[in-house]
Amino acid sequence: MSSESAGGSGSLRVIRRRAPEGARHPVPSAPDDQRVAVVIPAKDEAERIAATVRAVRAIPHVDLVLVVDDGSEDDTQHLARGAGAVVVRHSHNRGKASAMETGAAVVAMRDAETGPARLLLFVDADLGATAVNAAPLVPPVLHGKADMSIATLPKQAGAGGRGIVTGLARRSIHAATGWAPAQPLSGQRCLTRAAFDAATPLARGWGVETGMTIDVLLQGFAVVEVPCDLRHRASGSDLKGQLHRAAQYRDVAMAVAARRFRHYKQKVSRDDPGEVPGPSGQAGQAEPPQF
Ligand SMILES: O=c1ccn([C@@H]2O[C@H](COP(=O)(O)OP(=O)(O)O[C@H]3O[C@H](CO)[C@@H](O)[C@H](O)[C@H]3O)[C@@H](O)[C@H]2O)c(=O)[nH]1
Ligand SMILES: O=C(O)[C@H](O)COP(=O)(O)O
Repeated sequence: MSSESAGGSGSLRVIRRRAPEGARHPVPSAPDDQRVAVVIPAKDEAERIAATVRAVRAIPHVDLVLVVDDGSEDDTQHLARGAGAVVVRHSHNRGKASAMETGAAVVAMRDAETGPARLLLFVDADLGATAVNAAPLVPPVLHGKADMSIATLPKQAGAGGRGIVTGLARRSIHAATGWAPAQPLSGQRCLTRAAFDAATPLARGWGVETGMTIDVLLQGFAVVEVPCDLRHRASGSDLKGQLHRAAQYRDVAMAVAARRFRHYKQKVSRDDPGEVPGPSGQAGQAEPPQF
């Protein structure tokens, strides 16, 4: 595990695990040509989606705003389209991670055949006008200082959590990678296509951010947390909020368990390469995860 300062991004700390042999990730060669697609997973977000779409359209380098309507029962899709987004829709609700996968797949279809794939900027639908403040996530990735940037948000009005889910996610990421993020659940993230692919298939539902951070770091990509002045609809301490946290806890735990199991299988294959050959015949070269 090492860290460096992200040039052009103040004193941000870039986290990079020692990369597995052969895993060197090239930086974009021509930042001026690099375009960014904003992907917004949205379930019943009629109240805020138009403001969010309008705000992200103002972020430099963004040439595509894609809303994935995840089976909403309200007017989310029409409001998003009216605000200038491209909209695709799940006919029924599949969860946030699935909406992100759909969004990334649609962006890939629209990427130019030649030239760099767009950077993916994932933004929640409930940020409203503050969504423009996700802009600082782009430069560290655009300039190759990091492969994934994650927003850290200021304290949110009305937030009623006790840090239980956040603590589970942070401890689990730390156990797997040696790095403890300040806000492990933050879904506002900018990634290169290569970093996104490293995290696919995504962990389900609310486990997506925890799984993504572990997967990306374990494959030698660099990550940075960037403070962004974003406001979202925080979960309160009422029954609805606590039920939501129970679902988040379940999904984070499942994402971590799946990665532990994968690590166990890789360890078995490393210990006995004759039995289960590694993918490239170079088993044992990667730094083993710690969990
Ligand atoms: O089935 C769903 C549920 C939600 N969403 C969208 O996902 C985003 C995040 O949902 P939200 O209800 O705002 O969740 P929070 O608990 O506020 O989310 C925090 O925690 C999540 C991880 O548990 C992260 O994904 C979020 O980025 C982070 O803000 C929003 O755009 C939703 O519309 C879907 O696309 N499908
Ligand atoms: O309210 C929150 O921040 C999330 O729902 C996570 O809950 P937590 O407070 O248990 O980490």
